[in-house]
Amino acid sequence: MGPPGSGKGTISRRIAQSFGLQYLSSGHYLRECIAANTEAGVLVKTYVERGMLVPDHVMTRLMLPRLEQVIGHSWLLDGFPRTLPQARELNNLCQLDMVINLTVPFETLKDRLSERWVHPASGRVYNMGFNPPLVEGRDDITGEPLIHHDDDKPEALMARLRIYKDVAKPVIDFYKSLGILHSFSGTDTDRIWPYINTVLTNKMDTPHSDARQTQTP
Ligand SMILES: Nc1nc2c(ncn2[C@@H]2O[C@H](COP(=O)(O)OP(=O)(O)O)[C@@H](O)[C@H]2O)c(=O)[nH]1
Ligand SMILES: Nc1ncnc2c1ncn2[C@@H]1O[C@H](COP(=O)(O)OP(=O)(O)O)[C@@H](O)[C@H]1O
Repeated sequence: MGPPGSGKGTISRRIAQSFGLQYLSSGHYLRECIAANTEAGVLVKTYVERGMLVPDHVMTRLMLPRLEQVIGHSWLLDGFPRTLPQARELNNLCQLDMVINLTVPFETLKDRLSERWVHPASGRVYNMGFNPPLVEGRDDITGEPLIHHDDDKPEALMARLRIYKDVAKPVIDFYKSLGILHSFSGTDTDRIWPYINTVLTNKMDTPHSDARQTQTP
């Protein structure tokens, strides 16, 4: 969990790499769906480009079959669920071990997203200050061009942040009530990361221990 720009993608990739988890990103699947230009893709595009949430039934139809494909593996979800109905649907399918919630100040989000560049095929993200590509405007691995998402432009960003505030609270409360929410606050991913790493390492060492509310100092 975390508002747009809070570092979900960046941190998810670190987690997936460090702990060998399958990584499933809702934003990536949505963009794939848009690029395929199917009927669903055309519908999804109207929401994403306005910074609005895609309807719950469309999201669950997109994400749940992908989760079923990785059952038996350990996995990490990024960007799903975002609403309480999505969280409930997911809970009907499987029991989560841990939910990570990132809290980052608004000014930081705005600055980061104005400089976010993405490689659409892989979902790799760059930032001109934080993790610039080796060659400006090009993906490090493939050399293909990077793009700036329409939904990162200031007008769409404001709408996305407003929506996030309204819909995230019940989801956060839901996971708090299940005792699996861990919150981390800060302005720098590199400073938040060691705390997340420690909590996950402890969790992996003691898979049956109770999850606790965790706050970065
Ligand atoms: N300056 C700065 N940029 C960061 C930091 N962490 C992530 N970013 C960049 O901020 C942007 C948003 O991060 P991302 O992981 O895509 O966030 P998400 O929208 O929550 O998935 C990307 O361009 C990242 O490269 C950080 O600590 N400092
Ligand atoms: N679980 C979801 N439910 C509804 N819409 C979603 C969901 N995940 C992603 N989206 C849509 O895709 C857009 C991009 O999502 P994402 O790539 O996760 O970026 P960010 O974290 O920057 O919002 C969102 O603004 C929203 O329109």
